[in-house]
Amino acid sequence: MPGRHSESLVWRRDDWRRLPISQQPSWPDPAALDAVRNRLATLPPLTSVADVRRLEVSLAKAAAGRAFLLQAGDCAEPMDASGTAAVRGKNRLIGAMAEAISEHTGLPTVTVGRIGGQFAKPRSRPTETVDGRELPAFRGEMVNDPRPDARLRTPDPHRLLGAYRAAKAVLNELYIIAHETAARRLPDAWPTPAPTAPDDEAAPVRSWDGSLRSLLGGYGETRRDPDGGWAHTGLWTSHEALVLDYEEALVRRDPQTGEWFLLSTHLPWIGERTRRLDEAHVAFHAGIANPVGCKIGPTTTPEEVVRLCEVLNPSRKPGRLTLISRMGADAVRDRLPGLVRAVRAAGHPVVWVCDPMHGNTELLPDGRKTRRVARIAAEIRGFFEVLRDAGEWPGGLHLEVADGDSAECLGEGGPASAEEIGDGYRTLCDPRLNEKQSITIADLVGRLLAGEEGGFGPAADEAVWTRP
Ligand SMILES: O=C[C@H](O)[C@H](O)COP(=O)(O)O
Ligand SMILES: C=C(OP(=O)(O)O)C(=O)O
Ligand SMILES: [Mn+2]
Repeated sequence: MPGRHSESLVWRRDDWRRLPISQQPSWPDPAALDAVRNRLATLPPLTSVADVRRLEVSLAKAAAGRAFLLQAGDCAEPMDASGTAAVRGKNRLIGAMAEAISEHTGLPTVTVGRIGGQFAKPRSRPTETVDGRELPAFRGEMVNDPRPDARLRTPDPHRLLGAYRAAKAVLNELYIIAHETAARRLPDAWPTPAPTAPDDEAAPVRSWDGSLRSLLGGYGETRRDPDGGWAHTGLWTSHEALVLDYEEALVRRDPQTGEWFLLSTHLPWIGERTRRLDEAHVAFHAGIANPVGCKIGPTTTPEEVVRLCEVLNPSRKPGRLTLISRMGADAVRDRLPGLVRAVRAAGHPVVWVCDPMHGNTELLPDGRKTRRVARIAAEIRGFFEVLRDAGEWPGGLHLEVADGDSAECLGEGGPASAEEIGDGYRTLCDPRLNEKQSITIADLVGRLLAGEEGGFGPAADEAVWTRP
């Protein structure tokens, strides 16, 4: 397989087209798809090489135990104006969680949203049944419409351009928030920028110019305030790089070095359903120079995880590879230790991240999905124990969260049972922790990292987590 440092083979951004691929939409009109791909390839990149490299430096700190990664946001991000309107709330919630974690650890928390492109979903089944009718499954707003209507569920390639525009609006919003954050710190020196006009598709995303960069310093990490507390600075973006027709069009070359960067996002990741070594997604991510994530679920073998490390990070660069364990609360203590030992024995530097959401999904009687905070906490505890026993730093946490009082996950600040969910169930795909639940989990993680009471101690605090 072509890797980015292979001597005999040169990686090309369309190499993936010759390989088996999973979870792609069946686009009904190939000519329309080609026109959209060609258009996307002419549009300005959404992120910059300099920023992608800055995030990799932060992730290298997380790999080395000098920082902690918090990656969080929607399961499926909406592409309409509600997505842009939600950016502030997400920034505030993830920022509050990051500050809480840093207060415990005394270390910077690297802050990454599932944001600005999290528009495509892999699914367990190609169809779903709604009111007795079988429909194509919702695959994210980049692909089709969530409303239960067969026509709207047909994949539409024009949605790829909608995804680009929506991502740009989100990035512009993050830029304005960063300006405002700087203005609050330096009120005399820092004017707030005028709002952007995001509907001009061909306009570049607002640039993070040199002066903003130097004033913000460690953007995307919590920073120590003069009073000794920790302050959030802003979010980097990440998404599952799933629909490769979209992603390929946003691969751009760094003129300085000749490296290829995926400039649809800062941190792309490979999902659990598309991480096979001989398939398209791994080959695609092997060739881009961004830091990349890869989900690993309970069927992953030690041999597979070491091969993933070799293919995705052949030069063993710290910060390049983040492994996101999503085993489930019952499997994590059994499945993860062998993988951690194998990666350690092979000498690969990775950021070990816990996703306690995707292995703990349950179906409610009405067919909707939920997750119990108690199970989420149990997987986090298992993950920390495994990493501690292996002598490795638990480098991060990957969550699905929503600010406010949504009612999608059960217990600890949310509905105690399915009957109490009411109209607070709003997610487009998987159930997210609400604001209270998110802060509770951030606090738990901070205590575990700090080895405080309720942390690593034996049988420390099962009582804190009462099952609903
Ligand atoms: O978010 C992840 C996946 O898209 C999701 O968990 C799959 O869910 P499904 O089993 O309902 O298809
Ligand atoms: C699809 C997702 O997860 P996984 O690939 O781990 O199932 C997700 O993160 O929404
Ligand atoms: Mn999900």
